[in-house]
Amino acid sequence: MWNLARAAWILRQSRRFSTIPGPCIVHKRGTDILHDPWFNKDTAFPLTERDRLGLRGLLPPRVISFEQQYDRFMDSYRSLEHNTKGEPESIVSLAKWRILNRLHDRNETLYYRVLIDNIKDFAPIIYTPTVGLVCQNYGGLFRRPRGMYFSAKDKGEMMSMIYNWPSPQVDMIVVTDGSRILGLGDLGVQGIGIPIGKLDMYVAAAGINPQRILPVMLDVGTNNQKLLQDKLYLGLRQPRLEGDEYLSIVDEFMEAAHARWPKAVIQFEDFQMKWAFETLQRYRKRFCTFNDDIQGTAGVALAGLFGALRAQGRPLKDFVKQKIVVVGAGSAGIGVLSMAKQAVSKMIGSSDNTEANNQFWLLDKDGLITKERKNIDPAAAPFARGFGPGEVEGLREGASLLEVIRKVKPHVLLGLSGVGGIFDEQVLKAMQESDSSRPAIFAMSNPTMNAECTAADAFKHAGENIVFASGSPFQNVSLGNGKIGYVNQANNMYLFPGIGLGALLSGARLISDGMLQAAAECLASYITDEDIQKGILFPSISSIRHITTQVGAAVIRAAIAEELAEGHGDVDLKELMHMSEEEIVEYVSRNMWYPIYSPLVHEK
Ligand SMILES: NC(=O)C1=CN([C@@H]2O[C@H](COP(=O)(O)OP(=O)(O)OC[C@H]3O[C@@H](n4cnc5c(N)ncnc54)[C@H](O)[C@@H]3O)[C@@H](O)[C@H]2O)C=CC1
Ligand SMILES: CC(=O)C(=O)O
Ligand SMILES: [Mg+2]
Repeated sequence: MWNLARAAWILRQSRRFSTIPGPCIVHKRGTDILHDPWFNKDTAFPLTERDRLGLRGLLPPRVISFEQQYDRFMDSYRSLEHNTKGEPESIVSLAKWRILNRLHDRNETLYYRVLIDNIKDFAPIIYTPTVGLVCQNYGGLFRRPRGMYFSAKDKGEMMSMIYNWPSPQVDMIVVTDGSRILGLGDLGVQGIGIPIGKLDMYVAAAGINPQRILPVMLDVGTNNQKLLQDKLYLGLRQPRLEGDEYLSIVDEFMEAAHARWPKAVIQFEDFQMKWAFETLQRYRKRFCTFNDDIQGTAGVALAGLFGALRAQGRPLKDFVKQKIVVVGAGSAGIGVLSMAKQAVSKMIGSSDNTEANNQFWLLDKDGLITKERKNIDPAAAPFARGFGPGEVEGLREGASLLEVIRKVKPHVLLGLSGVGGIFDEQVLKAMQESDSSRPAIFAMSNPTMNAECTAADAFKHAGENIVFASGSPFQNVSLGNGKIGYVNQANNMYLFPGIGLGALLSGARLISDGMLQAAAECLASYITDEDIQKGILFPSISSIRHITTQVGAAVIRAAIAEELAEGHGDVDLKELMHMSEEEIVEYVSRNMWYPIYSPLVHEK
């Protein structure tokens, strides 16, 4: 019986996921198709299709293959690189972003193929750090809109506006209010670049069909005076809404999106801390949603912390003894500590908060956070240090980072402050006195200029035996005598695509802590001992699709185990529950979209 069921399953899978591209229905003809990047193939339209779709005569007669188009684009990209050698980095990066963006606006299939194949080179352009520069210069760079914009002026209209989006199906939404874009602060409507970049990563890493992604900007105003006075600023010229007025806009958007696409996963991105926590609590039980800065970052950092422990040659249970100093008590820093605390509680089998917090020190712009802190943020309060027995002596409220490092001698120094260079020479040198044989320094703030230190400085001042990770990419550091200081990119891009994909394909009603933990553990176990010994904590971004497949499968398994899964498409819960671990991995990878030209069939 089991074998029969299995055979039927395999047969259905092979039908469902045939590798021959199925036809794609298109409701337009002629130039409308050429101007639609979802369907456009440029010079690659075969002659038969040109006839069928009214394209004959609208293109030069010779048909060029996909591979030729690909090579042509890569040639122009390489010549751009060559021709801009020696120019300032920001000029070169923006030129690269422009050429990629132009391709995106013309032909998405080709764009996503070059992105997937060259993700290591292109991620720093479409994602951090260049995406930060793009957001800062959005007014000047704007040519074509991408995604949807819901502003405070649209109150009461969103339920109908959502139907203006041309795609009948949306699987993945990334939404921001632009209030904390990377470490660059309030960029108002210009923050739309972040959902766009994150969703490009979803397509590249998780294989979400680009016709089913939706970047969203909630424009509730900006408190950035410079932007309010900027002639080119494209957002509402008003201060940010606050309180209930603000929440009513987010509520309305959430209801509208859910009404049209009840199964879509909604990722919150780059909201200032107060709204990041508030919206997470408000929506996480009602919608399939997560906050990437709080939860995705936490998972990646935890995986990195486990890796740092392995690099010291210590077993996982010793995690409870790792002394961790976190600089930055915002959504990301507190998210990391909350997840680390959960991990410690699980290991010591205790729900006693004090015990689980014992190894953490948290600093913000006013220094070490202790129980003496006046007007302490409720989110930071659980991590405030006391002064009783068992505490490191001589540490006062507001102690500086240097004082904390010198007294605590932490195993890990982790920055999520958004302040570039805050791990200065003195701080890094103080890490040489760490109690760890292999101290970890994570400068996780983005973009590059906001990193707490550079990779070169970390290895130079803290010593060659450190393990290092940064949020934006740095080159590996040559330490002389052929030795390399490996640079890891501790960025939530390693997890959010798998979290979103796993949630989507499980059909989970919501995204639980268990699903997020499963994602983090999967990433942590991905790296081999051999790599860990070298100081490599995260896999190369070149294998991001493979990583995302594994993470997505881990998330699905957790959703099934927690009875949150409901199935996806024509795979119902029963079928999901009968899948083996391998079959779940197979299910994930077969559901990933891959850019190839599908035959287009016109339908009125
Ligand atoms: N690598 C990654 O995957 C991620 C990196 N980040 C980065 O983390 C940074 C912070 O993000 P959020 O926590 O959301 O921002 P946030 O604005 O909520 O928090 C920033 C925190 O840093 C503190 N801070 C500011 N100046 C400081 C100083 N001189 N010394 C110590 N602390 C200081 C603030 O008091 C605040 O607690 C950003 O640069 C962001 O790009 C955020 C999410 C993911
Ligand atoms: C990576 C990311 O999500 C951030 O810097 O906000
Ligand atoms: Mg973010």
